[in-house]
Amino acid sequence: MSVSITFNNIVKKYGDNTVIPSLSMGIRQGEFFTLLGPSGCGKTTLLRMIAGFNSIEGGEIFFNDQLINNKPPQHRNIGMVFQNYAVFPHLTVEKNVAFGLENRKVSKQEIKQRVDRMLDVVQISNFRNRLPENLSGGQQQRVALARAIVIEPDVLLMDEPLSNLDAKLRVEMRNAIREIQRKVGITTVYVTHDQEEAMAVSDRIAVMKLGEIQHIGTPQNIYHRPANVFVASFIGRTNILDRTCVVKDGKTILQLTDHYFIEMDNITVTKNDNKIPVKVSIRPEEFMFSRTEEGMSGTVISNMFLGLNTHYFVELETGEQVEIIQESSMEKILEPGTEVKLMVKKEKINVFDGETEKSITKGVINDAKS
Ligand SMILES: Nc1ncnc2c1ncn2[C@@H]1O[C@H](COP(=O)(O)OP(=O)(O)OP(=O)(O)O)[C@@H](O)[C@H]1O
Repeated sequence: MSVSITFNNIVKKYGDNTVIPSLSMGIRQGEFFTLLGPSGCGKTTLLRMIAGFNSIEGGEIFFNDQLINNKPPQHRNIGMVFQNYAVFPHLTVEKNVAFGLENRKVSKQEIKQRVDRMLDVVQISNFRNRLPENLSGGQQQRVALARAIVIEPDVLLMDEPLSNLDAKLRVEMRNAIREIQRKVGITTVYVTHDQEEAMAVSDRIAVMKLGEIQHIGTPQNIYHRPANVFVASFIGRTNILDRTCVVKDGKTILQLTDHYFIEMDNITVTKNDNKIPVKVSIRPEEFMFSRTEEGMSGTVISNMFLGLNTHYFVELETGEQVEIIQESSMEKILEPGTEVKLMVKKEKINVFDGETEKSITKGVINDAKS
């Protein structure tokens, strides 16, 4: 039975060092939920608290409506997969997968049925009699996954399970993991620092920084309407520019350069002063090269043709450099030194308060509890 997980004001300290000051969030039953953030932000710490391997210095963790703070790890019915596979080297694939069931004193006949089914689900039936040393990294990770899921855990925890695999296999395995999770429907908490991987597999992502949740949302919410400048910069690539919004006659005008203004009807301005410092995030793919005189003036600094896309760096009239990604076409690539005009649609721009760096753009969906 898959469960929901609720954190209420969770605190984690290592000695005097508080690494999670107070964290509240809810993970839904059956959901693929990813903890994403830079090294040291507390992802593994949080996962270990769910598993019961870390003490909890404050707050409460619930599985459904059951408080589990003091429940020992072995009674939490959790499946785990780590980056170093942790399969038993001396046991065959089949024996590895059967291990947890044998420990639970499941009948021989049932073990056979469940192991067979699981080997099918993760597509390693053909290797059932092999020892792990005769499997590739991806195949070993499938064994680890099968072994974690076969016990029918309430929660599946995965900590950077793909980081030991090469790039191609990582993509293949992340698709497999997603598919298998959908099939079995176990509440899954996944830890990664790879934002692309997080977007590929997750129902929702929690972006963390220094033990605090910055934004919880679907990959699309987080990418298109990030809650703050940190989230905008951490997920995907973006250009952050310091700018000013001018509020005049009930209209809010974003001044992108001295000559290029955009009237923004999708931002919320609470201050009364008529000039507001803001930070603006524009993703590289959202710039358009204008064919008219309208737009921000700039000069191409460099180009790089990458097949599907072409990357440019352009120096704006303000002296700032922006990164631009265009879908490649048969047209000639713009050479360094070319004068260009850049435009961007207002709905593609995210605007943040200049001081707090929190979004003031309408349409931010953030399930983080404050
Ligand atoms: N056993 C420990 N004793 C003391 N400090 C610890 C311990 N484990 C982790 N920390 C500290 O807690 C903070 C969070 O660490 P954690 O491993 O949870 O981060 P993470 O986001 O998983 O990082 P990474 O992506 O590098 O694995 C870090 O500052 C780390 O140094």
